[in-house]
Amino acid sequence: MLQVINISFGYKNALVLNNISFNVNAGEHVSIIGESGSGKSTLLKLIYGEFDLNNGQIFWNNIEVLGPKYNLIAGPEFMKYVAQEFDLMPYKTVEENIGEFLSNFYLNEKQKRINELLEVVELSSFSKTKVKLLSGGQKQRVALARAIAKQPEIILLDEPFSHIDNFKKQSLRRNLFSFLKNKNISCVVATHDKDDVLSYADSIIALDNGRVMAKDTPRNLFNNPKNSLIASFFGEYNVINGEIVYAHQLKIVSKSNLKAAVRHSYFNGTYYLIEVNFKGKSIFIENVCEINQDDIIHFEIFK
Ligand SMILES: Nc1ncnc2c1ncn2[C@@H]1O[C@H](COP(=O)(O)OP(=O)(O)OP(=O)(O)O)[C@@H](O)[C@H]1O
Repeated sequence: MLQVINISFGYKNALVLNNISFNVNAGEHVSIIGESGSGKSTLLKLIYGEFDLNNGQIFWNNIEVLGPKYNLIAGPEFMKYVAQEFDLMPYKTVEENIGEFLSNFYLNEKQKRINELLEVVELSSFSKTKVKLLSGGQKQRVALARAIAKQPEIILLDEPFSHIDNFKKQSLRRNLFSFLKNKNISCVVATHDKDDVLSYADSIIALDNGRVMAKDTPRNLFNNPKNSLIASFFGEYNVINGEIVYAHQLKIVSKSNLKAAVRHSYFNGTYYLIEVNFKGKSIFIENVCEINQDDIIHFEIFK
């Protein structure tokens, strides 16, 4: 189990993280969310031992993770970290990069393992390609495969699919996160993307102003967003009479007390997002079809 106990840290004087505590069990998947600059990457780097803490302690089981004051090289053996910048060997092939840390003692086993990892990240056809010839997204996939090659006990992922196109993202997410679950590898994922979270995370930690603002399951946070910051992570939302209401919780009806004029209809694939002027403020409503500008509509809240 990972234990983060009352940690505080600042790069200079101001604290970026202030008194953060949480645990991650073996095999648990925890997502870290928060606005840009809220300290998600910093938190992962601290867990990896890249910096010395101002206060607090971090343990994996009974082993304390210590910073550079006490350790020449960051990153204990049982932990892997995939940063936003990938640390690959550009002049070596994809399979050489993935297999770098695997033992050469049983070459057949090593090749089997590399093939399995190439399948997880869907790069089998690039196995002999030099990494410098790959796109950003392909490099990110090599970095992920390399990190899981030796089956760490815990993996820290910073925006793991940020360079990967939508065609590949869905299947890659499924492959990677089910690989980690099947092998009982804990993971802590910093992300901006709700699709990395909703189907996969066991719990979410939301950071705000250097503190843990919320910690709960995706379902509870989605169903009861306690503030705008959390609601905005999950999708389009409104504040109506002080209450947070997602766009999909509003319905256009033939008659109601809530009346508004249409400003714009945005095509969104399976629905239209209708922007209406309600008491001088924009409100967003999901609807099956487009509505003309300036039409008057009525809507209701269905929660
Ligand atoms: N090496 C550094 N030296 C000084 N300040 C830093 C350094 N790295 C990050 N910061 C500052 O620490 C704060 C937190 O940054 P961090 O990268 O952890 O945020 P984040 O939540 O991961 O952001 P993003 O979502 O944009 O990646 C920011 O104010 C940032 O400017």
